[in-house]
Parts: sequence; structure tokens; C-alpha cells
Amino acid sequence: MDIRFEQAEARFEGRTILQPLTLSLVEKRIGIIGLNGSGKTTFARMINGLVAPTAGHVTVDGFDTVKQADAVRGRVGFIFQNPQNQIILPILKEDLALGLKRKKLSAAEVKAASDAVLSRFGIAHLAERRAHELSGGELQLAAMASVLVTQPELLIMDEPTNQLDLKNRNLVSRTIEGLHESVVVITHDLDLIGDFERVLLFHQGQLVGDGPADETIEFYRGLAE
Ligand SMILES: Nc1ncnc2c1ncn2[C@@H]1O[C@H](COP(=O)(O)OP(=O)(O)OP(=O)(O)O)[C@@H](O)[C@H]1O
Repeated sequence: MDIRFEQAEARFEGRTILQPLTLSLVEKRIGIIGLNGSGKTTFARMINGLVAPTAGHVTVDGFDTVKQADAVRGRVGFIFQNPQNQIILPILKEDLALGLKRKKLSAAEVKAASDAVLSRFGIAHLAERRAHELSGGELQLAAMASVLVTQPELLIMDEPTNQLDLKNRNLVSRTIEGLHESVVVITHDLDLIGDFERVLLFHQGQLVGDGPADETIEFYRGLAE
């Protein structure tokens, strides 16, 4: 996975939210940290084209996030801050099938892919359950399943441990550790990304830190004083 920002900038209503940025991301585990409103979610949304750059370009494996949006969306899965918004259909297995619709699979193939992803996350027993009945941790795992069933190469997660108790937080943390996909995680939970290969720090719409987790986190602690 090769994500490139080339002088990519984001402005909303005349305000610059993300200063022009040039960088390349190839690491398997990338963390994004920074104070509230620093531009983290905007940056992450630019990776899968949910936010189009107002200047410059963003590419994923050479595909432009605006001009080749379908190719990019097929490669990049995005888990939103609130996993309730991720599950569209009430019953989990129906939601997984919906995600696979684009792939034009047979009913048997859809069932096999759904069963595989549910057992991968240890939530086969939740297949028939309604999303609104699930606990926070179950819902977060279900949201991951509903995105990963389509086999993206990169998973972007926006604050995946937000609102979880310690047990569910640890469950989600272990699950992220075990993913074979590349992962970009936006978080205020610094332990979650404590051993990530690369962590980016945003401050007032600028990338101000970029390095291994321990260095970037230390810099962030100073900035937040
Ligand atoms: N669609 C939009 N229109 C106008 N302003 C926006 C839009 N999206 C984000 N912003 C503004 O851009 C700034 C950065 O927002 P962003 O969500 O990227 O920050 P963040 O670092 O993810 O914050 P948090 O940690 O609070 O989730 C904020 O001031 C926000 O109000």
C-alpha cells in the first residue's frame, strides 16, 4: 500500500483546515494523533476520497482519490467514529451481504465470505443479532467485520476505542494488532498506537511530527502542556 499526498490541501468555507502536505505512507501500522480539531479526520478522509483536496493530489497505489475514486474505495475501508453509523442493515449478516453486493458474488459465496469474517473476529454468534442490541465492543468488531468482508488492503479507523470500557478497549486493541491488513488509526488513546511503526502528529492543520511512536508521542505530550 502506497499512499501519497502531493501538495494536498483542504479548505472548507475559505478556511484552511489542512496546510499543503507532501508525504508518502507505506508502513503497515500508522497512527494519527493531535489535539481536537487539528485536522486528523480530514487527513484520513482524504486518503479514501471522502474529502477531495482543494489543491494538489492524493493517490493510493497510484490511483487518484478523485479521478479514480472507485479503485481507491475498493482498496481502502473506513471505520467511522461511531460504529453505529457503519452498520446499515439491522441484522449483522444482512449488512455483511450488502457490503458484498458490489462484488457480484453468488449466494453461496456471500455466505462463505460472511461466515469467514465473522469467525475471524470471533463473532459468529452475533450473525443474526440486531446491531442496536450489541455492546460497544461487539459493535466495534462488527463494524470491522462489515468493512473487512469486502477485502480492502487498508483499513482506516477513526477513534476505534472511543467510548469503550477497558475490557472492550483491550479486545479491540488486540484485534487491530492481529490484522494482516495495513491500518491507519486516528486516536487519543496513545497506548493503542504505542508500538506503531509510524505516527503522524497534526497541530492546527499542519503535520508537525512524523516518526516512530515513542518520539512522536513524546513531542505531542510537550505540545499539549
Ligand atoms: N465539512 C467541514 N466543513 C467545515 N469545517 C470542517 C469540516 N470538517 C471539518 N471541519 C473543521 O476542520 C477542523 C479540523 O477538523 P477534523 O475533524 O479534521 O479534526 P480532528 O483532529 O479529527 O478533531 P477531533 O480530535 O476533535 O475529532 C475543525 O475546526 C472542524 O470544525
